[in-house]
Amino acid sequence: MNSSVPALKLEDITCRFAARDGGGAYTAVANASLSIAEGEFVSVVGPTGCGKSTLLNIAAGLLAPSQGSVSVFGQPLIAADGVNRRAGYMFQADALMPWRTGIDNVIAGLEFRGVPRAEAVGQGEAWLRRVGLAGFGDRYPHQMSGGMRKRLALAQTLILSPDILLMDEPFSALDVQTRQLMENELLALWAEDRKSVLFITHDLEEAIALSDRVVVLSAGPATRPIGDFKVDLPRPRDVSEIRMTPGFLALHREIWAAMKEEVLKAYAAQKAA
Ligand SMILES: Nc1ncnc2c1ncn2[C@@H]1O[C@H](COP(=O)(O)OP(=O)(O)OP(=O)(O)O)[C@@H](O)[C@H]1O
Repeated sequence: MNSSVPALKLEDITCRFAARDGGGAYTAVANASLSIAEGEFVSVVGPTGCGKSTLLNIAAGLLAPSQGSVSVFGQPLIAADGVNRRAGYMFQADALMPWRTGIDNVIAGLEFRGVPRAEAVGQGEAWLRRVGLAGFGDRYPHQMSGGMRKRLALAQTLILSPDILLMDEPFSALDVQTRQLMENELLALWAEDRKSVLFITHDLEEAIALSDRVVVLSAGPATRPIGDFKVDLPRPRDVSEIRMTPGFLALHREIWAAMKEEVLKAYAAQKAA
């Protein structure tokens, strides 16, 4: 594979939505470009409602941009042709099926692909072990804690070996301690085979702790990247410890300076609405 070809490239993306009040179109994203190298972990941060999920949905092929193009390992992604098949997804709300046990949730994607059940279960058990859920395969999602369900969702996504991981605030519903545990687990799994990751969050600390690069979006409407920061902190990282280091704090100060005005703008617009 040619490593100079980005895993994911969004070029000059504009996305307009029909206004909800029946008025003119709302331009959520305007002329936004973003590129993720093979094996790179990139977080996109921005104020509430700025268009983070919109960009991720465009990268996933779930939403067609009004203008601009997306390419995946150099191949154009045409949203009308379906989802980005090189990518796996994790959203804020997990996509677990409540009527399936843990193991049956983990292997659902393999079964849809036609992998024989015995083989799928073998792989599924291995993934349950990797995410710390060995022995919990016969439990249903409602019998698991929030953190366990997130682990299950991670296994469900990673078992399909996607080349790109698209994650939209996957841990935001968790309490702080569980969240940090999950962030560390994600980093440990990522370090094993270095997928390309696009991670959406409104939490700057989470973004810096996890990523190789943090991209800051402007407040909407017409959101676009206004800053691109390399995170040169050593790996492996412990997300709760790295937050105390001088390098982290300096980066946080620098990125927050770029973000603060946009967050205040978004807050003022929300109050006025
Ligand atoms: N289908 C749609 N129709 C109309 N407007 C939409 C649609 N989807 C998103 N929007 C608007 O586009 C803007 C960007 O939304 P988006 O969900 O991408 O933001 P976000 O940064 O992910 O938000 P949050 O921080 O709250 O998760 C918002 O103003 C939203 O109301």
